[in-house]
Amino acid sequence: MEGVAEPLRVSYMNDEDWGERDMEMSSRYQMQQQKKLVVGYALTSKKVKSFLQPKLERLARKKGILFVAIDRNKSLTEQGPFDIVLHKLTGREWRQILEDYRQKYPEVTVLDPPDAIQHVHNRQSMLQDVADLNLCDSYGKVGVPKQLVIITDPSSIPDAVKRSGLQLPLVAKPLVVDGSAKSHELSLAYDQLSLSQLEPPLVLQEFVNHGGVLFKVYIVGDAVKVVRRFSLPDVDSRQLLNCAGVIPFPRVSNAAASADDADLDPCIAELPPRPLLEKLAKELRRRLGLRLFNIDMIREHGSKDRFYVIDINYFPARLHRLFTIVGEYMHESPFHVTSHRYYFPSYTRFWLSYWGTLALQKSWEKEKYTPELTSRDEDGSIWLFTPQKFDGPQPHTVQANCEGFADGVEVGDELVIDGGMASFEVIEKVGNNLRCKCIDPGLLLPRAKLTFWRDGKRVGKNFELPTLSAKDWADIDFGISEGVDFIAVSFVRAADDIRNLKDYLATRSSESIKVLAKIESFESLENLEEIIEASNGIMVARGDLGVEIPLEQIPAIQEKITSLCRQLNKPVIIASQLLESMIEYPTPTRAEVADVSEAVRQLADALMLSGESAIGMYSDKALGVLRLASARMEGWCQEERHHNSFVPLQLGTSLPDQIAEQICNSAVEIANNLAVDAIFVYTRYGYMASLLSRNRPYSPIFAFTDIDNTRKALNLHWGVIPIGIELSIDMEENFRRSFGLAEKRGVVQSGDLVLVVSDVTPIDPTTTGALQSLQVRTIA
Ligand SMILES: Nc1ncnc2c1ncn2[C@@H]1O[C@H](COP(=O)(O)OP(=O)(O)O)[C@@H](O)[C@H]1O
Ligand SMILES: C=C(OP(=O)(O)O)C(=O)O
Repeated sequence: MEGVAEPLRVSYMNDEDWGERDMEMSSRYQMQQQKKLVVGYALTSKKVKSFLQPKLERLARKKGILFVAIDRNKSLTEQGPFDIVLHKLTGREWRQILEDYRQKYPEVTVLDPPDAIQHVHNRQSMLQDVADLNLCDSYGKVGVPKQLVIITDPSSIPDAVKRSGLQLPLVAKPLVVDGSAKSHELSLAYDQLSLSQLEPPLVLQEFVNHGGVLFKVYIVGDAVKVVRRFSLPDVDSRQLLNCAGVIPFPRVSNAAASADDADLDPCIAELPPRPLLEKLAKELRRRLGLRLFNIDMIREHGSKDRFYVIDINYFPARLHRLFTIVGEYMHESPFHVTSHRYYFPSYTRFWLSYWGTLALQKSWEKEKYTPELTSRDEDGSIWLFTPQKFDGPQPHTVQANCEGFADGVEVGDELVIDGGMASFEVIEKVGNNLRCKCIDPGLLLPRAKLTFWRDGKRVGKNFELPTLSAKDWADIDFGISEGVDFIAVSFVRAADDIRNLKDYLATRSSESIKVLAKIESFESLENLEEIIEASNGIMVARGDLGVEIPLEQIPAIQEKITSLCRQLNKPVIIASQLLESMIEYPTPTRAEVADVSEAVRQLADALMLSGESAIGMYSDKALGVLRLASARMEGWCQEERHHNSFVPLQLGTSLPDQIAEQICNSAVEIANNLAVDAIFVYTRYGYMASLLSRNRPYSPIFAFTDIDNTRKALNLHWGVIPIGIELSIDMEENFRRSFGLAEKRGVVQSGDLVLVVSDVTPIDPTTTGALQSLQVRTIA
């Protein structure tokens, strides 16, 4: 897994080296040369000339990236499909076109989103995030120069500057950066009076002496590159005394020469510390919502670690020199459809945030059982666990925040913290209080979960809480109003929990919101089959499951759930702690990679990151690692199956609709025997596509549907690439459209063999009818 262990890509490079060095593609990237990526671009002719140079287009083609010019006057839908839309155009009309397109095709990535770009079109709001971030650690401090915004009335400027306490000289910059030459006309003001000559709206910024060198920090996804450029020279006090007026200066930042090879004072030339840049890049990416941008940073002359950000640009000039990174980012980032379904495209992150929210509500209930003290306990020490409230920490006392936390508990029971972080034996019970002896020292963290055990079985009445609390229902309503696609229910105990929610959703929303059951308790395991049957999918929520049942049982339980889900034709997500260490570290442990690989080997439909992407330091990288590790393992498994000749992944005929099931089982057998290049399925409600996926064929399944909801739901199924098209009852028309589309995307080509399964039943999703058919076609 050498690719996984690659260090984080913060590079310090000679400006002029980029082109050549970038040509040497990383081995990881080469290995990932897979599918074609169609990038529609909408750029000014100047930008096309500077960015899309012939050399770059050639390189892109080699990397499977096809650039297609977008005609602004035609509909984007007609010109697509695109995997990515790359643009640097302004104007309200264009913004609206893009927003509409994003709404309609959430799976297409727009680099960058119009609202995020708007933010950096204003020099005040652009720097606000840096100011709010107020980054300060042992590596340095990053701020913005003191500044003042003047909207109208130039005559008021001298007074306003005086009142604000800004120190001369000041850099005057037009407030709005709209790509026009005028918005880059800057000037240096040496005295206060002359400031009234300026034309608002503008930003007046203190000039920071920085030794005439600035650092251009390029941020592409989670990669960061930095180079030095010459900048404005320092202004000394003598100059300040002798100069007056407002002196325009040319646009230096883009035109300035590289200072990488210059013979500079090392204190000036020293690049900003890597950890500081990483942190800044990560935070700004999140706060700004941009993925292709650069920041201009200067170091206060004379200081070692005092930095200022003075400018932020999206899709900056000279990006073509970073093309390997850009190309890699386009291929790697979680936004485009691939044949592997072991990670979520970015729009499903949206669902995930709701899952997170809904899951949290249960955690909120569970908090009633949690201590609020962090401490290291000691072997043999005696502790009091009590629901009584007290302020501040008390020695050897843990506050559980639910009165009845000890109901049903007896002397001799074992109290386990957070599934094994520490253990105690209950030695005395007085009312609601428990005195416990520490038998396995460890860590007590705030909000830890407490469970009680007797003879290897859970005791206590945790399960008296309703599956969905009042707050959960309120949040479900919120989810409906926001148009969520999935709702995952925590601590499901029985199929009725799911049915009740489905009934409720049916009355509240015309969209078919899918309900997933999170398997994370004993009760859910006892009723597993009926819960799976009632749900639209299952999540193996290993975090809580590991607290509720003995840890060592998790691997077997995971395998059992995964296999049963496949048998019952329901997608299964393996969640939590897959790459837990990446919350803090840029590489995973080898054991975590093995865990990911095992879930892939078990043929799970999806893997889900939690803390790694929600609060982790390396969220994008964690997703990249997850994708790479799962793709590698999936490839290996497929090869193994090929080598050992075809051993069908046996499934019993277990579903109510035996005809559809048989058609799909046979279809996959044929597809595997013929080694077809792809399986195409035309499906309204996704049923046939799910049945094909259930057989885990060798070839990717392209599912063509005319229902948005189906398209989104199919994303969760193993190996399915859902594509929205208009379906006709004329099958030849469907073939023509879908083959054309797939060819355009580069997923099939002339001569390819395709197995075609059709199920365009107009009315009932589960009935089989005369329209079901199976054909083998060769792409003309
Ligand atoms: N506050 C500042 N202190 C020192 N130099 C500055 C400051 N602001 C801008 N500059 C100089 O002016 C150049 C252009 O400023 P910038 O804000 O990047 O404008 P633009 O977006 O038009 O390029 C910078 O590259 C830097 O050399
Ligand atoms: C996914 C899980 O649920 P939560 O969101 O509550 O962490 C889990 O427990 O593994």
